[in-house]
Amino acid sequence: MAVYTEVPDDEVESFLTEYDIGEVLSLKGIAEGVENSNYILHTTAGNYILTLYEKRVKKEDLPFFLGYMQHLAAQGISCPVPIAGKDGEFLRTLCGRPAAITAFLDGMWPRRIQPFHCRALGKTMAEMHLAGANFPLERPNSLSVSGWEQLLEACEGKGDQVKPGLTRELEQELTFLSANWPDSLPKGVIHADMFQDNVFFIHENLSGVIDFYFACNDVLAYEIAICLNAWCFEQDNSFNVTKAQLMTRAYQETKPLTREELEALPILARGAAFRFLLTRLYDWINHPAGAFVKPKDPLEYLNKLRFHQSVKSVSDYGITL
Ligand SMILES: Nc1ncnc2c1ncn2[C@@H]1O[C@H](COP(=O)(O)OP(=O)(O)OP(=O)(O)O)[C@@H](O)[C@H]1O
Ligand SMILES: N[C@@H](CCO)C(=O)O
Repeated sequence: MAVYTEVPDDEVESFLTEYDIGEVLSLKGIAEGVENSNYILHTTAGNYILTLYEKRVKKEDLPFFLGYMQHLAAQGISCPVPIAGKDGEFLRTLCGRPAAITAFLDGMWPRRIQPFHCRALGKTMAEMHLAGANFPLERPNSLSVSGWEQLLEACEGKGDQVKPGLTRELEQELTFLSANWPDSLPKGVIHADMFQDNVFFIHENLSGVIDFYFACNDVLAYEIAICLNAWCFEQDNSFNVTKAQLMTRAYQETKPLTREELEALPILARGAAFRFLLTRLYDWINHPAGAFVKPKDPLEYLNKLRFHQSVKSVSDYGITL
C-alpha cells in the first residue's frame, strides 16, 4: 500500500493551521499508488488529497509539478489543483517529508478500457498539450533516451534473471533507439505517465487527470506513443487498432499532428515500451522481499516492444497519414 509515512493526528492538526481549509475531520491512507504517501483529508471545508513525497520524487522538481497542475487547472483542465497555505506557499514539510495538499478529484479510473475511454483521452491529451504551451518552467525528461543507458546499467545485467537473454536484447534495442531517436519533432510539456490509473472517468466522461510527478518537457508525440502502449493493447497482448484510431483522431480534432509526428509514432512507441520495460525491470530487481507493493510486470512491456519492432509504418496502428 502507498502509505510509507504515517502522519500522527496532532501533526496533521498543526499542519492544517497553516491553511484556510477548515479543521480536520478525518485522514485516511490510500492503498493505491506506489511512489508517494497519499491520504484523503476530510475537513470541515471539504475533501482534499494530502501527499507526502517519498524518495523517488526530487524536492527540486516539485515547483515544476505543482506549478504545472496549477497552470493546467487555470486553463480549464481538470486536475488536482494545489492548495496554497495562508502564506501563499503550496509546498511545506510534514513528518520530515515535502508535502502538499491538492483538491480531491471525483471519478474512478477505468478497470476495463473501452474504445470511448481512448477517444476521451485523445481529446484531453491534446487540450493539455495546448494548455501547457505557455507554461514557463522547464524540466528535461530524465527518463528519455539520454537516461536509458544509465538505467540499464543500474539493472546490473540482472535482466537475465527475469528472462534469459533479456539484457542482451535490451542493449541491442538501446543501440537502435539511440541511433534512430527523432530529435526535431515539436516539443512541449507532457504528463509522461498517462496510464489508465491516472485518468478518472464519471460514466463515459473523462473527469480529470492525476499524478503529474513524471511531467517534463519532451516531444509531444511521445505522449501519444506512451498512451498507445498503455491504452491500446488487449489482455492477450494484441494491439487494438480501433482504440488507437479513436485516440489519435480525437487528438487531431483538437491539435493536428504533422506528417513527421505521425511517421515517428512507431519509433516513439518502441521507445516508450522500452522506457516502461526498463523502469519496471529496475523495480522488479530492486524489490525488497516482503514489501507490500507488488512490482509491475516488466515482461508485459517486452511483448509490447516486440510488437512495435514488427511495425513497418504508422498504418500498422490503423493510423492514416
Ligand atoms: N486529486 C485526487 N483526487 C482523488 N483521488 C486521488 C487524487 N490524487 C490521488 N488520488 C488517489 O490516490 C491514488 C494514488 O495516487 P497517485 O497515482 O498520484 O499515487 P502515486 O503514489 O504517485 O502512484 P503511481 O505513480 O504509482 O501511480 C489514486 O489512484 C487515487 O485513488
Ligand atoms: N505507469 C508506470 C508506473 C509508474 O507510475 C507503469 O505502469 O510502469
